[in-house]
Amino acid sequence: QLSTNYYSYSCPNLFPTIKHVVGSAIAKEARMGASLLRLFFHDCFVNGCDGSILLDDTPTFTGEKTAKPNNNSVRGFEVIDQIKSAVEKVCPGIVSCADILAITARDSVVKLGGPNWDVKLGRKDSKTASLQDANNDIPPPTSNLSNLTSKYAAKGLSTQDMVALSGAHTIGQARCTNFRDHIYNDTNIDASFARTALLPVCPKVNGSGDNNLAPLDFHTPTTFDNSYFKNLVSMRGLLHSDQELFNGGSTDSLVKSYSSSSTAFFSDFVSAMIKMGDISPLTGLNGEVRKNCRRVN
Ligand code: HEM
Ligand SMILES: [Ca+2]
Ligand SMILES: [Ca+2]
Repeated sequence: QLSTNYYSYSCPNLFPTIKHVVGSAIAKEARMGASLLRLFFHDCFVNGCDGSILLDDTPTFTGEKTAKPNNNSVRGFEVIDQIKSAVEKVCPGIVSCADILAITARDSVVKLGGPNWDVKLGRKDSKTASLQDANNDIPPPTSNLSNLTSKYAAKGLSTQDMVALSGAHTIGQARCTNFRDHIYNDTNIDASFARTALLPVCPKVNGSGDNNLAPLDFHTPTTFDNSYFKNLVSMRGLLHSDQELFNGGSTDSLVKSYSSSSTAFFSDFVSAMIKMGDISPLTGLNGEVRKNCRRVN
């Protein structure tokens, strides 16, 4: 249904237009690449890749921005606005916000040193959003391996897709509130790493320092590489859910192979990103092309 050449005639300058804005946003703040990649994930897992995450709350409409996994956490909406207005200038009314998220995610990965791929396009934007589905369908960092596997299976994604996609945690930051339990209460963490790198930024007491940040990949936080998997093998995952992928279970062998081959990781990551981008898109006469990504037309 989706195709890589969807806008070839209707918006020939689409790719350079987006790449330019993504490039300057990341030049300003490297972390933004991570934030933009995550936006695509949080969109696709909630009623498919339909731009639902971009809709602002209004007095009469509750969107997904205040869902538990998103609230005070997802970021990059201003960059999406900048991209949308740049795109509207070159081809007004043509390109959906859902497709902008897909291209932006790819461009972010490439800019930070990761693999390139052709993005399938032709999604339309939703006229709705679901706070409840955002709360239920996006896996929390407290998940164990079987919770994670089933949340991905519910979206048609395999365990291999899940492990490869988790490699996105090779970039970006997490808040103390999301890794406190792991660093204080779990035993499957390198103790000296926890003591020197994490305990100082994340106080034990709930409510203190909740928003303090630590890199998901302490080694190369702004490079898209396979270092995330090397961390897992050395018991230096930041989130409980990260270390679940290498904790004596069925995914250990895959984590090991990604840790020793960035080629294998990149290739499986690309396949999984394309599969994730295929999750229940609105196409044809379903949905709309929003004029402003924050509201329905
Ligand atoms: C496997 C299940 C996953 C869980 C449980 C999970 C959970 C989390 C959590 C808790 C954070 C930190 C949020 C905060 O503290 O504010 C985070 C950040 C992030 N996640 Fe995931 N995530 C998962 C999968 C993914 C996937 C599939 C992608 C993309 C393909 C992704 C991309 C990111 C990125 C790039 C960041 C850093 C964002 C930034 O710095 O702004 N995650 N994730
Ligand atoms: Ca969505
Ligand atoms: Ca990295």
